[in-house]
Amino acid sequence: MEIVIVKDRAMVGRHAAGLIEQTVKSRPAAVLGLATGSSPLPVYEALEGKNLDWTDVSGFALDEYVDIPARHPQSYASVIRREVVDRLGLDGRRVHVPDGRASDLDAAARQFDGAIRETGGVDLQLLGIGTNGHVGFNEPGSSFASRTRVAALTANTREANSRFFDSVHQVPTHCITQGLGTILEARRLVLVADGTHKAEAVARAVEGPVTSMCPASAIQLHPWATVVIDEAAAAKLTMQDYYRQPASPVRTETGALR
Ligand SMILES: N[C@@H]1[C@@H](O)[C@H](O)[C@@H](COP(=O)(O)O)O[C@@H]1O
Repeated sequence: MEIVIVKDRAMVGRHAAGLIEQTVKSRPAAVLGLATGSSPLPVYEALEGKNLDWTDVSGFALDEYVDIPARHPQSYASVIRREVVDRLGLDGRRVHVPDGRASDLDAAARQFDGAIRETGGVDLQLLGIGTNGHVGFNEPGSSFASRTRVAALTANTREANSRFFDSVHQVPTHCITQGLGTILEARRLVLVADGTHKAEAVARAVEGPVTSMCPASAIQLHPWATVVIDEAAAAKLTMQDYYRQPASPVRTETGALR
């Protein structure tokens, strides 16, 4: 796993946007895994400034609330349309969000999982992290083999997300989320986090034991995961000096490696 520690939230956005840029430039028909929440917003903002060709790019959102009207400003369908499709100019027909209003939610979840596979899989999955270590809406206890499914939200998550609603009572109780097994199939994972309130969750995800009680620790099992965090979110990592040294050896002018 590569850990990239940068100064602030804006730089988290710029660095992660650079990784997405590489992916889209090397594969014009790239499949991106899209995340919601506040952490990925600087990433989308930084991508807006780049002159990328989005024509053939597709996207799959991580999750959606159950029973929230698609037009509700805080439905993830609305957020993805506003922050990704409209902002960057992706083809909306290529961008998919689980259908939290489906009459058969289980079938909608299975279909979503199948649709990801049919595209050949996600090239780069952007991830945020909840303060309790959730990714997507995979709450503590989620199986690392889980697929896209209907799940309940914890009180902690509903409380954390109540800032987007008028009150905690308006936060939906259930969701459809890509499973941890689904997420781990993406070819590359990029997890972004900023702020001291994320420091504990980041430390558990990166340095803690691999355990379903911290779903984000599943990224330790992935062969190509990059964690991009600001100084504040890195504050509880014990190996900061190690992460700050170049990952590859550097050749000096005399040709020696150091
Ligand atoms: N389902 C989303 C997650 O995908 C996101 O990572 C998390 C953290 O959000 P934020 O980045 O706003 O802290 O919030 C929500 O629960």
